[in-house]
Amino acid sequence: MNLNVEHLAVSFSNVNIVKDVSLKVRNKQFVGLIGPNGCGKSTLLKSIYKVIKPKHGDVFLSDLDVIKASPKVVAQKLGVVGQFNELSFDFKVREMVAMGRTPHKGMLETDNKQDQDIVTGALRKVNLEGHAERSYNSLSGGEKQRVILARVLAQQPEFMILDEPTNHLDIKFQLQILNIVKKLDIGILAALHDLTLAAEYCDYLYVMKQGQVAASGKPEDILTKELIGQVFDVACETYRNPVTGALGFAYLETR
Ligand SMILES: Nc1ncnc2c1ncn2[C@@H]1O[C@H](COP(=O)(O)OP(=O)(O)OP(=O)(O)O)[C@@H](O)[C@H]1O
Repeated sequence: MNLNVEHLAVSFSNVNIVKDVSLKVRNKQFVGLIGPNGCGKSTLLKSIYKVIKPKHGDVFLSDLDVIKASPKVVAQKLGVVGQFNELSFDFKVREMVAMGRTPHKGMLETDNKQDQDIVTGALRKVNLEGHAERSYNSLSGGEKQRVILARVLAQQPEFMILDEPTNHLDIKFQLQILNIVKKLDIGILAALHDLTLAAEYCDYLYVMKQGQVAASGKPEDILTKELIGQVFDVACETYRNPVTGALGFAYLETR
């Protein structure tokens, strides 16, 4: 499933936050969105996944017009791991993950054996089988983040948007989550702050600055010290990691 975003713009109280952004994610591509705090990444993602109504622009998931389609139809295709995962009401972990099945069910239809197996499988994938009966609100930030991913896995989406999915996670679970997502083999659009992880996992990157796309391309082509200096205002040198061969960043001093 492809994502096509055309000329998307979002304003709050007449302040333009996202300014005419166009981007594409081809089928099965892992595309990263990077940029400094406050540049509009979350706002852009929220306007793609229907939480914010854009001022103008189009969002298509293959042939599906996301802005016009009903939330339920969009949720059958699109999974979202957002940035803040607090709940006012408490649910058990298994109940939270089972909510991922909702878009696929009729109004009064209850979960069947297949749904329960999908939920168990999703919990297993994020190493939280042992927490199924725990209350969601009692979990650590990192555990909550993995429950949210499990819920999206149970949803079996054909496209996934992630906003800082590695927030709260220690390095083991950062790698685990990115590996799980990568292996899904579906289109992914993910806002990421860690440039090393973005370079390693993403096939393609969009770099945002002040609500606009400042650069786009393959990580090794665009993540230059000049671009990082311009966009993040940080002096750095790039290098090849001697052990992994991956692109690395040595941050020098803030200017
Ligand atoms: N509902 C809102 N009303 C007014 N301003 C908002 C609203 N939501 C976001 N903003 C502003 O829009 C700008 C972009 O915010 P956004 O959360 O999209 O940035 P971001 O790139 O995701 O930042 P971060 O990396 O810190 O998560 C910020 O200046 C923010 O204060």
